[in-house]
Amino acid sequence: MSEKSAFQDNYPENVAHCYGCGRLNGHGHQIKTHWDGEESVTRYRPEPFHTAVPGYVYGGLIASLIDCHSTGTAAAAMYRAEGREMDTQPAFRFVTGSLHVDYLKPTPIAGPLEIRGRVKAIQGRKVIVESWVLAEGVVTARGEVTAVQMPESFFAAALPKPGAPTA
Ligand SMILES: CCCCCCCCCCCC(=O)SCCNC(=O)CCNC(=O)[C@H](O)C(C)(C)COP(=O)(O)OP(=O)(O)OC[C@H]1O[C@@H](n2cnc3c(N)ncnc32)[C@H](O)[C@@H]1OP(=O)(O)O
Repeated sequence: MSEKSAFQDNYPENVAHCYGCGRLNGHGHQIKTHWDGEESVTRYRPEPFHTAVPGYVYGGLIASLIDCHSTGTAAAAMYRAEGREMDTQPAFRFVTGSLHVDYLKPTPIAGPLEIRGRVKAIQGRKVIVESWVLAEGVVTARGEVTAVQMPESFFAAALPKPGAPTA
């Protein structure tokens, strides 16, 4: 992985469609996350249609940003822990086991948001990440995600059943 490529640029194709972070989802947020020392950082500019109360960001978007920032950080941390680049095999694939968000202040919709994260623990197949959202340098939300390595059965369950309609 080059220093310039984002975590999400290295996701294998079969986990690159996520609404929050998949580079292959044209309708999604397509967040991009990088290391900044021991912290991870994502920058995101909300659109006017991400409004909750006029002037402020919808909480669901904030939860989504914390979610995908944190799962991306979890994946990158597992590679780091093993001394591997993110584009090497076998890939670590994570899903959200739990997502907790505290909304501390209204988040202004004008201007970019910064989401930062830090790994609290790597415990077997799960990684606990704490993340926070900053607007103009002020923390407006804090979250914690338990990301769990995806079992192979996750893919099997997602496959269409033989004969089932595809659309
Ligand atoms: C480069 C590639 C990048 C790839 C990165 C890709 C990023 C994609 C981001 C997607 C973000 C999403 O929206 S994902 C979509 C939303 N999430 C989902 O749909 C997940 C649905 N849930 C599940 O499929 C399942 O419950 C799992 C996979 C989360 C866990 O099932 P499992 O694998 O059978 O779990 P199990 O063996 O019992 O537990 C493993 C460990 O995780 C813990 N654990 C299990 N569930 C939870 C939970 N809800 N909250 C806390 N902790 C939990 C257990 O206590 C255990 O810890 P211990 O006893 O070992 O200590």
